Amino acid sequence: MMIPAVNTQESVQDAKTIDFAARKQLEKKAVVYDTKDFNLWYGETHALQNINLSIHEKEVTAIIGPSGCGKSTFIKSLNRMVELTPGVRTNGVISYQGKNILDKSFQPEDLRTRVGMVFQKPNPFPKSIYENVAYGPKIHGIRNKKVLDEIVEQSLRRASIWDEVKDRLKENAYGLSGGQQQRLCIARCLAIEPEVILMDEPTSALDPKSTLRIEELVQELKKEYSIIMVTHNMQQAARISDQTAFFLNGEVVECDRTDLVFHNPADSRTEDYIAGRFG
Ligand SMILES: Nc1ncnc2c1ncn2[C@@H]1O[C@H](COP(=O)(O)OP(=O)(O)OP(=O)(O)O)[C@@H](O)[C@H]1O
Repeated sequence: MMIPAVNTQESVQDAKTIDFAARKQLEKKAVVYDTKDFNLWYGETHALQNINLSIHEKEVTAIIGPSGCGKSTFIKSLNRMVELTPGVRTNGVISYQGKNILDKSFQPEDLRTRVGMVFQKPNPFPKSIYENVAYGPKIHGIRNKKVLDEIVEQSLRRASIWDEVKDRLKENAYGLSGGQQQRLCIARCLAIEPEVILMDEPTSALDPKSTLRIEELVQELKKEYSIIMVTHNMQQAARISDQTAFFLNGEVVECDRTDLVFHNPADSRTEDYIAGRFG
C-alpha cells in the first residue's frame, strides 16, 4: 500500500495538526449534499444502511470500499438514477442544496441538469465529437449555432481535450482513444453546466497515462464543481480527494478528511482496508 496506516506519536501529532487546519477550512465550505439515515433496498437486499454523510462544495469526495459495499448504489442515489432499477425502495433523507430529493414533490429532472455523471466505461453517443457535446444544450432548447459552437469549445477546453479534437469535430466519437472518449464524456457533462459531477470509477477502464490526465483534470475541475468519485484505487483517492468515505457492507464506517482517513483512521476496519488486509 502506498500510504499505510501509521502509529508513531509524531504521525498522530501531524494528523491532528492536519485535522485542525482541514476542519477550519471545511467550516467555510457550503454543504451540497447532506444525507440523514438514508436506507436503500433492492427487493430484500438492504444495500445501504443509515447513511449519514455531508458533501461540501468545490471538493473531491472519494467513495472507497470493497466490491459490493454499496458505492455505486450510493452515487446513483444522489441523482436518483438508482430508481430506474425495479424493486428499489428508499427511506431517510438526501438533501441537495437544502431540498430533500427523495420527497415526492421533488422533480428528478431538476437534478439531471444540476448533477452530471461520468461512468466507468466511456459511453459517447455514436455521433460526431461536436454532437456529443452539443446534445445536452440542444435538449435544453439552445438552437443558436454560434452559442452552441461556443459551449462546445468551452466544454472541450475545460475537459482538456480541445487541442486534440479541434480539427476533427465532425468525426465520430468512437474514433477517439478510451482516455479521449472519457474526457469527451466529461466535456458532455460540463456542457449542461452542472454544479456537481458524479464519477463512478471513471479511470478503471483506462491506461495509467489516461488515468493521470483524468486525475489532473479532476483537480482543475474542483475549482468550479463539487465532485463525488467512486474509486477502487486507494492511491487515487489519497492523491486527489479532500474527503474520503469508507463504505463496508452497505454502511459508512468512516467519513473524514482524506489525510486523516489514510494516516490516522478512527476505525480499525478502515485501517485494515487501507493497509490491504481485506477487500
Ligand atoms: N440491480 C440490483 N439488484 C439487486 N441487488 C443489487 C443490484 N445492484 C446492486 N445490488 C446489490 O447491492 C449491493 C451493493 O452493490 P453496489 O453495486 O452498489 O456495490 P459496489 O460497492 O459499487 O460494488 P463494485 O465495487 O463491485 O462495483 C450488493 O450486494 C449488490 O449485489
